[in-house]
Amino acid sequence: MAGFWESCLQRFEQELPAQQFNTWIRPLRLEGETTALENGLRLIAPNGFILKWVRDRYLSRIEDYSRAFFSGPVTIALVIGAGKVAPTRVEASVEPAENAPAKPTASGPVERKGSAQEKPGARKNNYEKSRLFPTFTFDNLVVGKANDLARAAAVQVAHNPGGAYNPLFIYGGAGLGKTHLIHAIGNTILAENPEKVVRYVHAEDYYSDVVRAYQQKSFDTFKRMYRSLDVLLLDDVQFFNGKNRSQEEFFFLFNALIEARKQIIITCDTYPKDINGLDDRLVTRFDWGLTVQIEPPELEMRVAILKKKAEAEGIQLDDEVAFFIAKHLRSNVRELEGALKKVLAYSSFHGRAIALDLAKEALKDVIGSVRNVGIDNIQKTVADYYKIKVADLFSKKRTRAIARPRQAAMWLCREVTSHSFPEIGDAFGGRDHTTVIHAVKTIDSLRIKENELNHDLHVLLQVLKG
Ligand SMILES: Nc1ncnc2c1ncn2[C@@H]1O[C@H](COP(=O)(O)OP(=O)(O)OP(=O)(O)O)[C@@H](O)[C@H]1O
Repeated sequence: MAGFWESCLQRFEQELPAQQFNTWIRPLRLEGETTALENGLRLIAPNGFILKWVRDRYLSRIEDYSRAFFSGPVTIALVIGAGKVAPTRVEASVEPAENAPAKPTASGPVERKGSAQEKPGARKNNYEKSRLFPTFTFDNLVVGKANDLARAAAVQVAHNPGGAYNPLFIYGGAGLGKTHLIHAIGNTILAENPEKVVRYVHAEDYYSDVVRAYQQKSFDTFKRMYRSLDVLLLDDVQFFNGKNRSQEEFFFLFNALIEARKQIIITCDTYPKDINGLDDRLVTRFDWGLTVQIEPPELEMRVAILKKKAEAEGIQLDDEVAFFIAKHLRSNVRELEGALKKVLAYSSFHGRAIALDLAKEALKDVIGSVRNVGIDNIQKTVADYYKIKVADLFSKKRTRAIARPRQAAMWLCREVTSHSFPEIGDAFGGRDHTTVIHAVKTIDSLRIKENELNHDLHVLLQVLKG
């Protein structure tokens, strides 16, 4: 056993960055050989936080090494301290944190791993109180043009909480990774400063806390709890719309935390000034630190995300399949993930390999049957829909009534045909490819904010895809 652990340590030391190795792996100890389990070993973690982290991120690797080392299956138990409790990854219970918001993903609610390794009533450590999802980390966040600024800011804040960027305000459309990013910040802060009190709270839960404090006349406890935080991660602040008491409480909390140089990170679906029903005092404050946007990922990034998600499931996804999925699901990573899950489930249910024809079958409800649609067809459909002439789309007219449908038509050409930017430009009265790129970007960002435009595009897509 000792020989195995020695070799395991060496492998981790070679494979992991020094900081990760020193933080997570070096503190583990192998329990003395005499008490080693039959066909198994016990690893002792100094605390629940390290145990949880190792269990979620490294245990499967230790199991792989052990299988290779012993040429057979070995049971590994992770325990805290002197081996009081022995929850292996398989045995660990998964319980929702108290009041934790059930944040849906395409595949169902995000799993919240609870305090698996402590006896009821035991003192919870900072990690367990944080409500962080251990699986949302910087390591598994794919970076691209759409989020590189937001990620860079997030990394800065994670390494220097309460520093220059306070608050950090992250905004962008639904399912683009805002929640993932703020959990990554929280996880990193706690990993580097286990003594810090970090709390993830969805704006709806903050609202519930305010209501409860009001009903139970327990505002003192409520205030004390929130003001004791070192790092507050507030998700989806647009939910404060019209909730005046919550806004007022949050205004005072915000001032108190910022004054005490405690870090605040906020996410929202729009830019602060565009949030409906939000007190101006808050709007101005949200802009005090740094405001960064996450945009819908471009094609290559969507492909990279799909491959990474598949890899996490132990599957190597072909480029052809990844491009097919990414080409048809453009604006929301959550939907992209859902589509991938559908393909994987379809493949395992039918016992067939994951290939392009299988992906097309599995996703036909999501993306419609893929039929050939020409640029001229798109132009005619768009012109009919907006009640303008097809010739207007080729013309130089720049009035909004013409320019917006023209941009939408260009966007649809990218969406449902495989024509390149220059080809699309040519088909629109010989325009330059940069005009098409600009149109696609404009529509991508407008459709997040403008429900009417988003609705138009949905209808047009339905019509075109048949
Ligand atoms: N760049 C990325 N790399 C890897 N996974 C991503 C990326 N962006 C988003 N995801 C994944 O997409 C899913 C949705 O992301 P998340 O919940 O963070 O979105 P959100 O912006 O908070 O959405 P909402 O506004 O609806 O709350 C998550 O499973 C997340 O891991």
